[in-house]
Amino acid sequence: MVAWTNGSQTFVLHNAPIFDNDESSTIESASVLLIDAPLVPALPPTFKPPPPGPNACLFFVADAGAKGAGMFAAQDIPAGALILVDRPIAVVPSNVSSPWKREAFDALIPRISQPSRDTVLALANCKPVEECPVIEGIAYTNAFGIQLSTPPDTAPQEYGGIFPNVSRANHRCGLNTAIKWDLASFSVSMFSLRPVRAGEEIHNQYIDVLAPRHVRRAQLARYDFDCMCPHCDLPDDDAVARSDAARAELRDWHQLHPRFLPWSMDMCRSDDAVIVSSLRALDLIEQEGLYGMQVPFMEDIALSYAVLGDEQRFGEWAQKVVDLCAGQDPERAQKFASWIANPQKYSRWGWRAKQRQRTCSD
Ligand SMILES: C[S@@+](CC[C@H](N)C(=O)[O-])C[C@H]1O[C@@H](n2cnc3c(N)ncnc32)[C@H](O)[C@@H]1O
Repeated sequence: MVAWTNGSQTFVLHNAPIFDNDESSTIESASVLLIDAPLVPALPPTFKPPPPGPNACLFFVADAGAKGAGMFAAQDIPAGALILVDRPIAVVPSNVSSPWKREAFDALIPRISQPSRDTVLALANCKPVEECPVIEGIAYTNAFGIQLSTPPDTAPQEYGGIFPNVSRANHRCGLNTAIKWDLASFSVSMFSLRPVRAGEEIHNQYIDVLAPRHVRRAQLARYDFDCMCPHCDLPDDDAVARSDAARAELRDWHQLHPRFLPWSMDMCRSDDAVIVSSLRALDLIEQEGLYGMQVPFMEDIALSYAVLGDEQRFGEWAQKVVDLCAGQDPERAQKFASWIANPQKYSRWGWRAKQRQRTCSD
């Protein structure tokens, strides 16, 4: 077996069989993994079939102007919907710059079967060919972080997956989708975070979008573009300062604002303290397009109404949590749906309201 060493790591190529439907399916392809050798036996012997995708194809890939190709909504997509399920054609180590990398990438490409190989070679490459070999440039441009299980005593290493579809999504600093990686089925699922109109571009995030604009732009330089998304292309310095401050406030939210659990038991705080602060967070989220952050705040508002015993408002906010989480976080969605059906099942239903009544009648 060919292997390449990097300090204590020994990278090998491994073809991981993946099945399109169930494990008895005869339709088998392989994902080619360039990984540290101890990770190979730690992989599941076979991956579970991926979750079923949507009934109709909800996206198409088309010209996105200066951004190259991009991914677009094929029809109106409601918030919380599963847009696509995608499996990596190849997995490569991130941030490894050893001289053997070129040889390893050269060996990786022929192991990818057709037509996946053509798909990979057609992906964008932000690196000039004089600077690095094409396949390395393609991996550098398109691979994004996935987690593999690392056995104890194995050097920590980040890996990126090269995906046939998700790799076509361009970056935006306020995005309309979230991506969830599942090692057991070796797949990512992409969900809408808000309603997406037919023809609207579908985005991914390449970097930490809570960072200030100058930091985001510096981080995106590795992809060789200046981000001109509506959250970066702002009219003046005041607008930039406002946006940076909103993102910083959201990042440090729990150091700055009341949290649900302590508030729920602290009768010295006003009854609407968490509701008011969470509504402010949702305004900032809307302003910055950071919809991936909205569920915990909606949940806090719903639970605040629950401890206040306000069934109507609890139901309205809990329903938003259910709608957004149905695909991405079904357990959470089920929990809130069961409380909507029977609010008294929530163990602290009306607790604050009862405390207030008791204080008044004492
Ligand atoms: C993962 S690929 C995305 C798909 C790519 N546009 C294509 O044609 O296949 C990343 C590359 O897309 C381009 N890109 C992504 N987001 C962009 C943005 N917001 N503005 C300009 N270019 C962008 C950059 O060239 C970047 O290196």
